[in-house]
Amino acid sequence: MSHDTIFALATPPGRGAVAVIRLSGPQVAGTLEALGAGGLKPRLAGVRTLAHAGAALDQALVLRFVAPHSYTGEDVAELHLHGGRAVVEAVSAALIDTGLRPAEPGEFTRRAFQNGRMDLTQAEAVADLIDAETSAQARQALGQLEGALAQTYAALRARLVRALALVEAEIDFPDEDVPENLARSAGPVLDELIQALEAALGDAARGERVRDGYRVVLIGETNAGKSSLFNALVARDAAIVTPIPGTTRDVLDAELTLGGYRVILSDTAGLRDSDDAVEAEGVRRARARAESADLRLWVRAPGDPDGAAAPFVRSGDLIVWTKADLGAPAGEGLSVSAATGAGLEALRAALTDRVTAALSGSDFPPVTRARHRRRLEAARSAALSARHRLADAPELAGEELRRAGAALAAVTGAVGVEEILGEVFANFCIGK
Ligand SMILES: Nc1nc2c(c(=O)[nH]1)N(C=O)[C@@H](CNc1ccc(C(=O)N[C@@H](CCC(=O)O)C(=O)O)cc1)CN2
Ligand SMILES: Nc1nc2c(ncn2[C@@H]2O[C@H](COP(=O)(O)OP(=O)(O)OP(=O)(O)O)[C@@H](O)[C@H]2O)c(=O)[nH]1
Ligand SMILES: [Mg+2]
Repeated sequence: MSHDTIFALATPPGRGAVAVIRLSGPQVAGTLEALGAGGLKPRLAGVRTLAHAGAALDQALVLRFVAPHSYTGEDVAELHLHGGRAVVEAVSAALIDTGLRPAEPGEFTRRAFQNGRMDLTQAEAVADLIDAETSAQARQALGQLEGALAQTYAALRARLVRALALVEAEIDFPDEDVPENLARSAGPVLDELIQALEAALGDAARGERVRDGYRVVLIGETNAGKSSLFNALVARDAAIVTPIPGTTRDVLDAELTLGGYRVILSDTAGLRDSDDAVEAEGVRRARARAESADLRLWVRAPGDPDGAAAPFVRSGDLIVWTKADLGAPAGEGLSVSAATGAGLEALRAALTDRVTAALSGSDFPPVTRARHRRRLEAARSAALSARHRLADAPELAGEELRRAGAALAAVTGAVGVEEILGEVFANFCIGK
């Protein structure tokens, strides 16, 4: 671990009322002293005129934290400056002159992790909380920061350790009828573990959807009114609308917040066979999106044939009859008019119900990123192999269980850290 002392602007760049520069590392106390902000009691803010090379830089509010009682676990200081570009520039230059270096993205949190202040799921939660734009994203990230995900994986690992202990006991102290004993004692514990892993994977989508967005796609015949409805729902003129069938080609995404959840709404090409290569590619993309979305809105105008979209519609999807101003719906479903706005609020409410039903839950989700899901899948497949080998090859079963344990431990960063660190901290912002 490096002994560099790092600094970064913790507040957004640009002009602001106050700008905070954060410092972390062994040189913090000396640096404060050198800038004229020495002698501060830990965790007690003081106002100091910062100066360097004979020039006053700012009248700042300064805070200092002493290792290990800080965010990073190292000596930390915060310089709360007047938020002008020149002030921040001058103080940054003085810090570099004093021997500090600018922090890499995520480096403060990386140090917090490496100093045992938090596990990897909590470090991820810090990034998620900063990126949160909806209340559900923020709530989930805060739960994760407070250890909800770490607890889930600790419980799974405890189960696994119990199963492994039984398997190893049988290997170390074999009776005359080893296979039967094993199947009797370790089998049920292992079955429970597999069940817990299956349950976690069965509920894996929810947390990822809260974080990344619930994906809703508009599908239907050409000219059904998908793009008009898309524009009406996102309340801006995002998609091209014309009376010409086959107007939309690319998939167009826009974000909405419904019931506090992030929703990604996609407009797509009307589904029809076409000799035009561009349109055919658009239709291929529309179908692919229809397959992978969490919810499909089948957009239909009165008089539309019902052939092309029907194969993609699943139970729970919504049928939306458009152009209500022109004629009555020909079947079951909601009825809207993009032209008059009729029915849009009811559609919005129906969508909100679907999203809320799909994403809300009383338990904290067992997965909030693909990284967690992949490790859970690896743990499940290793645990299943262990189960199959339990009777005839207990040593191999033990090995598979250790593999499963490593997969779970990688989620919190208890093992296999080096290869994961880059992935976890790659998307952090500077100053965190
Ligand atoms: N000004 C400021 N606000 C901030 C942060 C910060 O670094 N600076 N944070 C940064 O993300 C978050 C708060 N997180 C923090 C977590 C732990 C400690 C800390 O000093 N922990 C010590 C003391 C605990 C205590 O006072 O009880 C410790 O755990 O030993 C500081 C901030 C959000 N707000
Ligand atoms: N009267 C009326 N016309 C509508 C309504 N919605 C769409 N239209 C018209 O129907 C035509 C097709 O609308 P679009 O929204 O482009 O239809 P689309 O489903 O996106 O069509 P493609 O992109 O070709 O698949 C346009 O002329 C729209 O103005 C509506 O609610 N009422
Ligand atoms: Mg369109």
